Amino acid sequence: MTGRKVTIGVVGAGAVGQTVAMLLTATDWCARVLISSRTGDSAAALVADLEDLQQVSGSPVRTHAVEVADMGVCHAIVLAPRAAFTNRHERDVRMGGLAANAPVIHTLARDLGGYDGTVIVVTNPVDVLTRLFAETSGCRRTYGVGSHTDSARYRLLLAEHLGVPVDVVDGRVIGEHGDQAVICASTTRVAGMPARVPVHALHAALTDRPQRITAGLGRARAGCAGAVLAALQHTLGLADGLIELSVNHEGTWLGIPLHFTAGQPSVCLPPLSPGEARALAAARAKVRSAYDSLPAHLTEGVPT
Ligand SMILES: NC(=O)c1ccc[n+]([C@@H]2O[C@H](COP(=O)([O-])OP(=O)(O)OC[C@H]3O[C@@H](n4cnc5c(N)ncnc54)[C@H](O)[C@@H]3O)[C@@H](O)[C@H]2O)c1
Repeated sequence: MTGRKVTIGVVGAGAVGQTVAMLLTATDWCARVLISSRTGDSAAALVADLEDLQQVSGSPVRTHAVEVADMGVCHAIVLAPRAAFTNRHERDVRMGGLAANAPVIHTLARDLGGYDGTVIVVTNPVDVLTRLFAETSGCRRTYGVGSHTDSARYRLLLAEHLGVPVDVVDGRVIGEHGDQAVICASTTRVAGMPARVPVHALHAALTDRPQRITAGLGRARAGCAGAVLAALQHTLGLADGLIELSVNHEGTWLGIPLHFTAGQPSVCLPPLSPGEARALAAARAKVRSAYDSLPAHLTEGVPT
């Protein structure tokens, strides 16, 4: 796919949806952004705001407020709705959205059943809800975003800890986008050499960082929106390379490194130490158990 030919749908006109739509306006590959939100008013308001940006910046991208049912023309759809609820979780914060957000994602999956483009799920808990969307809708090209941001944060934090430039750090975070994230320390390289990684401290910093952003800004948005753009480029065949996305891996959806070539993914799981393998198994068990805890009407009768 070359040139400015791509139409992207964005569901949810909140912090993440707004930032994704703004970033799309600045690309040289997106032609149209179709926006849907719980209230048509917020979608229309975002369209007006983006039209101002497009006019000021000379961007040829065009935006329209639509119903989800009209998104079948999109090459990809980004799902970033958040139900109205108060998250009272102090630990495992993303899992605190499960009960409220699962019905929203389930309804969208029913509405988008038969859609044959790419779907990027953002709504938390993203690994559980990516599976819910994929299995309810039957959309084969469904991916969740989360571990790619964790991996970027990990490289930043490790570079800071070691006092080296971030671009000499190669390492990733897989598993749950949440408290059971798995740092692949045994395969992390700094300037091509194995590194001494303070795993527990970095794990704590990975948990703390989004909470600090949310405490200061109300919502974390920019890192996630950047990861969504990267996911769109890789899954639409606009960029080749490695990216960590939530996909079905051994029956449960978790953040796994995928290498994309012309939009086709292949799993690139690094060799894991025994401790990392146990941590990934624990993440799998936790995410599966969260999925199994969903009310039957959300999960029954769908392919497994
Ligand atoms: N996976 C990640 O890396 C990551 C990172 C940041 C945020 N998130 C998650 O993304 C989601 C959105 O975050 P946010 O900060 O943009 O939330 P937000 O509250 O700012 O915005 C949510 C938007 O969703 C809309 N909405 C609610 N129900 C809807 C429905 N049924 N259909 C369409 N739109 C609907 C609301 O009107 C609102 O505009 C949250 O679940 C958040 O936890 C995930």
